[in-house]
Amino acid sequence: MKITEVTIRQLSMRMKSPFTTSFGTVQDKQFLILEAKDESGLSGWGEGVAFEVPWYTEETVKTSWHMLEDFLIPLVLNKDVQHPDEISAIFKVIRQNNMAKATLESAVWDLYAKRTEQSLAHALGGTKEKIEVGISIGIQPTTEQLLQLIEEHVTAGYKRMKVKIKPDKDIEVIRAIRARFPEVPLMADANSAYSLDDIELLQQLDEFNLMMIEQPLASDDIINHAKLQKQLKTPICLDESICSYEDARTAIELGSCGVINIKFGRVGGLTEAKRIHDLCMQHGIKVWCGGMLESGIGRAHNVALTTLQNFVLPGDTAGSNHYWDQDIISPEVIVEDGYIKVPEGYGVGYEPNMESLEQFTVSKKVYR
Ligand SMILES: O=C(O)CCC(=O)C1=CC=C[C@@H](O)[C@@H]1C(=O)O
Ligand SMILES: [Mg+2]
Repeated sequence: MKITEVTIRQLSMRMKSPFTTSFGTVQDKQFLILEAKDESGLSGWGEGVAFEVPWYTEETVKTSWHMLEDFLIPLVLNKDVQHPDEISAIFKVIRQNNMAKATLESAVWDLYAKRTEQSLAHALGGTKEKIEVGISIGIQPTTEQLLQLIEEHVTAGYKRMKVKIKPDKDIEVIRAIRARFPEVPLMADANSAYSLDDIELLQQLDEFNLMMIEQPLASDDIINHAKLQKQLKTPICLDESICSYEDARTAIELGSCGVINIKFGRVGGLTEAKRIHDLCMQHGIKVWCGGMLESGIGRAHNVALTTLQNFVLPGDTAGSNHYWDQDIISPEVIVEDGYIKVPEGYGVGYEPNMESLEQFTVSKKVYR
């Protein structure tokens, strides 16, 4: 397989509603879509998940485009590649910049699956024909508005609710949710808003039967997560702390978490995501597929990844219609009663909608 042409598009898409976390709010989402073409003209597609602002990791849309243009595309263009696993090996000479790497690597995975006439799910070793999904709800102006959204999503059939917490918007919010929804599968994502000084406060969350508390402490604080986990009944789930197989191995060895949220963009691509999935399976650590407010291209890759056996917990892959009035794939990703049917077509199994793709494109460059 030889990638003979790469096209990077920057898209601007307005989300149906703003998404607020302890770091800020996004509604006009800027992101990259990458198309990798082989010598036969077949295309594989990937999505860049870096935000415009470096609050989730150090990467941004601009750093991703720079890394792809100046380093990553030149390492792959017109090179003979037998299997997409080779891409992450080729990229080892470049430090970090995982989201930029995953943008190109995932497109090569999609292209490889199309060339070998199989679904991406099958190429990754996935076995499921449908996947269970949950939904992630950003911070709401009032608790009542949050409860109304939870009601809507429970009625829509989503299999678990994820809410954001931060100091002064934690215990009472979870208490109000439990008062209204005593049984709903529920988790809280803190996006590193706490420290070990908050142990007593975080222990209060143990009374609410949460599935997990996601990323309570700083992303580089795997040791203190191990100290905190020993003091909590509720499993800790790590997200921002796990950027590689080695991070996962360290967290598992130290007992820093009981669950890991895998986002292939955060760890540098689908090959590394598979390695982390397999390691977690060996050690009895459950995983689920996180989201980065993706359009349909990234969403499609997440569906394929979630077909792997140890993705045993519902992830954040909600339907296209939760985020967008018009997605850039057809068909769109549809959630029915909390399930997504895994497409059987080759590659990601969803076709780019070229009309809407061009409509949302704000800049574009072709590399040969
Ligand atoms: O894509 C989705 O719907 C999940 C969005 C989501 O919860 C997150 C996206 C990006 C950073 C965080 O705010 C949060 C997460 O940590 O998982
Ligand atoms: Mg998270």
